[in-house]
Amino acid sequence: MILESFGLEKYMDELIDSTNYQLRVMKYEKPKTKDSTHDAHCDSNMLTLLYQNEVNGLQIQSKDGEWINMKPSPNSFIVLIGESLSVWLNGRLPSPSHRVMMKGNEDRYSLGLFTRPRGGYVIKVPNELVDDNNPILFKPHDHEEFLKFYYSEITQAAVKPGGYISRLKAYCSV
Ligand SMILES: O=C(O)CCC(=O)C(=O)O
Ligand SMILES: [Fe+2]
Repeated sequence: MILESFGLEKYMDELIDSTNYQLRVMKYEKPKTKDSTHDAHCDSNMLTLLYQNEVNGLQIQSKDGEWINMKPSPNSFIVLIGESLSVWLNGRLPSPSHRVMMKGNEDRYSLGLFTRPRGGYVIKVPNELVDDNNPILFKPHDHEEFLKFYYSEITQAAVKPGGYISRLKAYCSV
């Protein structure tokens, strides 16, 4: 759907062939005293699909910085755009900052399917998205090399307490 909306269907096979999938089950314990908030972040992968039990908790940050509570119906998935996809789209779609805020008396479980680019595949903005009005914003890069940088001591130290910095965009900005 995203590729179609940009007229980039021809890249579909290439992207599917260069994708790895990770399925993760996450447990968020009910808060012991007052509300508990998990770190806000943007996912650095391509796409994240989330499914949760009946306990809400996911919040998405709007452009003006407001936190919006997600209340998905029980038969729906939440789809988040990751920074890799945002970079591949030359920033045409943003990757939302999100966090989990736990309230109440019940544990929350969520299931996440994370799609990420395979090591060795070079993420490069398609030529179709670059022109005089839309200069290229990101350099071609290999996601695995980025992850090495991401987990390096330098970048860990650069993460300000309570604040999120986009390490992928810092890594490959032109
Ligand atoms: O559990 C959720 O709803 C969000 C999980 C999440 O943001 C993540 O694992 O990156
Ligand atoms: Fe996330």
